[in-house]
Amino acid sequence: MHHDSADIDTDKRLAAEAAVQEVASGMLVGLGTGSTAAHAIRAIGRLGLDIDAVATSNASADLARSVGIRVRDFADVARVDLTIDGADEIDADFRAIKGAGGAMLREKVVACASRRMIVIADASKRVATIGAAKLPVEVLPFAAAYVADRITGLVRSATWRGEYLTDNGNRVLDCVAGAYHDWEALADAIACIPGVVGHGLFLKQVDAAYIADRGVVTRTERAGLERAAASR
Ligand SMILES: O=C(CO)[C@H](O)[C@H](O)COP(=O)(O)O
Repeated sequence: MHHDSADIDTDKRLAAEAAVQEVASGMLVGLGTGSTAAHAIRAIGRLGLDIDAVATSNASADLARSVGIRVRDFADVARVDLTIDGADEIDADFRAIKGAGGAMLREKVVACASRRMIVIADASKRVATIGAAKLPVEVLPFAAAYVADRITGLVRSATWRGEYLTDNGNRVLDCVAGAYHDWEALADAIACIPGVVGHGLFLKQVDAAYIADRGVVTRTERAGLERAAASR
């Protein structure tokens, strides 16, 4: 059956609306970045709860404030209760690739600071094994040529995202890893190149996923629990 972009956007919204049911008054909530996370931010705004939030991008901070959410400066925050964010790919072992929107470094920091991190997505993001999506690496501009040369030995391809700069003022190398056998080793090898400030491999941070497939949202937990959370 034909599944067009309007249906995909509906699925993004349904996954977001199911996940925000976990938000409760008094929480400090981490807000993700991208079109799916934007649905969650608008849905949290509609809940009208008494919460504080931190944002993973300037765009998400602006959107959150525009829907009435109190946004704190993450520089003053050490721990977050719950973060809800999108992903470019997620597999059955809760490994994810993030960063098509360029926010992967702040997303990683906020995810690591969070007691619980939920990925929300339409079913096109669910994959048997990660690696086909662009794996973005955030690079200190000073180290651009050096990092590109080192990364080339680790991945199939690495292409600069044009003149694009992240919210942190850094450049992005979009890499293709392909079917990799040891993601932990790749993540470590990328992270320890001097001049790399972040990358979009999220191997341990995701606790749960809400995935919407043609109107049906399924929640899966890293612990293995699964149930249908909502339906259209
Ligand atoms: O990691 C991200 C931004 O850095 C996004 O969460 C990811 O790219 C998914 O975006 P979308 O919900 O628009 O498909």
